[in-house]
Amino acid sequence: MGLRFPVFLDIEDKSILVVGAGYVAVRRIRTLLLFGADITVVAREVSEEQRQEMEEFLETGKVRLVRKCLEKADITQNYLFVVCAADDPEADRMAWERCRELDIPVNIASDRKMSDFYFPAVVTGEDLAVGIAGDGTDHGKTARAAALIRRCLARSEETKKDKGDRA
Ligand SMILES: C[C@@]1(CC(=O)O)C2=NC(=C\c3[nH]c(c(CCC(=O)O)c3CC(=O)O)Cc3[nH]c(c(CC(=O)O)c3CCC(=O)O)/C=C3\N/C(=C\2)[C@@H](CCC(=O)O)[C@]3(C)CC(=O)O)/[C@H]1CCC(=O)O
Ligand SMILES: NC(=O)c1ccc[n+]([C@@H]2O[C@H](COP(=O)([O-])OP(=O)(O)OC[C@H]3O[C@@H](n4cnc5c(N)ncnc54)[C@H](O)[C@@H]3O)[C@@H](O)[C@H]2O)c1
Repeated sequence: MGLRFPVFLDIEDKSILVVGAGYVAVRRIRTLLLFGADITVVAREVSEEQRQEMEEFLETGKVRLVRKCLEKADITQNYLFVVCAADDPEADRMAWERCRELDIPVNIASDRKMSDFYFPAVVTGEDLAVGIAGDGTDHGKTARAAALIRRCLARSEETKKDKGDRA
């Protein structure tokens, strides 16, 4: 599988559906919120470890939680795209099929072949958004590249601040 073309979408105030409220879903909601999306979360449960962060998400007013098992009818034309991180092959299959029917791009966290788009590692800073994705085979490599870029941007911001302080 080859590399994919990075698209920088305007998702501010756009409706996005996230299925699941576990570790992966919450990490992705955190990223989507950086860009001002309106997020609906459909999840059977919110696990103990994710509960506090989910509460914080809800307080932003940009996230709505619907506690239920995913049903076909939950996925409507209203959504710009769908991210499914449910750890349930049945939910994955349902999300994928419904998105095909409606022609909505879908990302399935458990299966890159079912993903119309990859969810990138994202680094922000200095009025930049950097999105990183590999060919989908080495997620650790992508995470390490993101960490490296994060450090570079932080260093460059520190240098700027030092110069500003001295001026
Ligand atoms: C970038 C990042 C963004 C994010 O997730 O936010 C991301 N994966 C991250 C981490 C990570 N992923 C996995 C682990 C567990 C350990 C391991 O296996 O390494 C960890 C580590 C962790 O979770 O800490 C397992 C895994 N990942 C995928 C599959 C299914 C498959 O390969 O088919 C499986 C097996 C699941 C299973 O076995 O059930 C698929 C995808 N993961 C992608 C993105 C997309 C391509 C991007 C790319 O590869 O460049 C792609 C193709 C599709 C998609 O999901 O969009 C984030 C790092 C960012 C950061 O840390 O900053
Ligand atoms: N792409 C990646 O970066 C990556 C990394 C690690 C794991 N994964 C994969 O991502 C998926 C999620 O992993 P996790 O560790 O966050 O799992 P998790 O078990 O912590 O969370 C799953 C969430 O989905 C909800 N859920 C389960 N079935 C549902 C259904 N039918 N309808 C609605 N909600 C449902 C659960 O209640 C829970 O909130 C798994 O398939 C895992 O293999 C992907």
